[in-house]
Amino acid sequence: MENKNRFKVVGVIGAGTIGIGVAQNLAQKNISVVLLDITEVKLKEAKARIQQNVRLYSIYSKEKNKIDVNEVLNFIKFTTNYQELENVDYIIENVTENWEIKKQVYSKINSICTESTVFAANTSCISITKIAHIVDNPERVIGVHFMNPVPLKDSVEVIKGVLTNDKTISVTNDLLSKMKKDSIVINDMPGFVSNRLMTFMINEAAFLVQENVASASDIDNILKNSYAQTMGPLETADLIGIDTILHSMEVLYDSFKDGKYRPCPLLYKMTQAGMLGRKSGQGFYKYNTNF
Ligand SMILES: NC(=O)c1ccc[n+]([C@@H]2O[C@H](COP(=O)([O-])OP(=O)(O)OC[C@H]3O[C@@H](n4cnc5c(N)ncnc54)[C@H](O)[C@@H]3O)[C@@H](O)[C@H]2O)c1
Repeated sequence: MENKNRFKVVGVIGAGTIGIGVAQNLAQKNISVVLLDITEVKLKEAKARIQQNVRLYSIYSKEKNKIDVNEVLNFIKFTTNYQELENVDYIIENVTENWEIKKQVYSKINSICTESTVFAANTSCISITKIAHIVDNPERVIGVHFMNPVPLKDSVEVIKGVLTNDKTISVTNDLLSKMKKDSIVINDMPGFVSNRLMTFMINEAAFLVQENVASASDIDNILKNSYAQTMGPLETADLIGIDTILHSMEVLYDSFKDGKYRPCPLLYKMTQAGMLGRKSGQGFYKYNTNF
């Protein structure tokens, strides 16, 4: 299929923190989306969050035109049925950062989708080459590492697996450009560039809290005031999700077998307590969860 004919419908798997941002961004650019998650409860929550986020986007984005929430939602089909992905020609997978879960999802879409469907993994740390190994035609698997909140971030880290072919890269760049994103194409290595650096810094900041060296807000303020960062590492951790940061550190630790990637025990404690950051209302900071 010619690139210009693609993207009538894009499948987005996983309607969590990042999946809803990807679906919103596509829908705002008039691309139809099939947004899939495992329960109706998750989908209901995703719809409410997208409604709220479109309103926030209208306030914070540089775009002049007002965006109609209902028009955006009309581009999104919410479903728990994998069979709905049968006819999409591009899939962006955003399920939990857990190898066993991802493995099952790729086996499933491999059996449902056509041979030419591109599979883009939005993972924080898992190797794209390892994911590609699960499916037939591994050359159509690529990494697209979006940043949160997706509609407000200008660039996407695109990861070329060992077998990813040029056509897959070109189709991906084409889709990202329709989403008004700049692609930065890099080679595959667990954690890529952004998470190898960012997750590592967040983990070290969590150690500083655990060791009672400084409070979360003091750590964030030192980074913001001294290094001109707009967000501190622990605010960023809350935005990404504490469980996702923990899973990412575990992937780095397992992949490199290097003690410098040891996950901070405080991240385990917070995850076990359900203190997952913004999405649960409490992380290193407290949030209002009404939406
Ligand atoms: N949060 C971020 O800022 C961020 C940024 C870039 C990439 N990522 C990556 O994106 C992926 C998702 O992260 P997240 O933060 O959105 O996590 P999340 O926990 O907020 O959402 C994950 C979603 O996947 C769903 N899910 C689980 N198993 C599924 C299945 N079998 N089929 C369909 N849906 C399923 C869950 O119900 C949940 O809604 C991870 O791989 C993460 O590393 C996250």
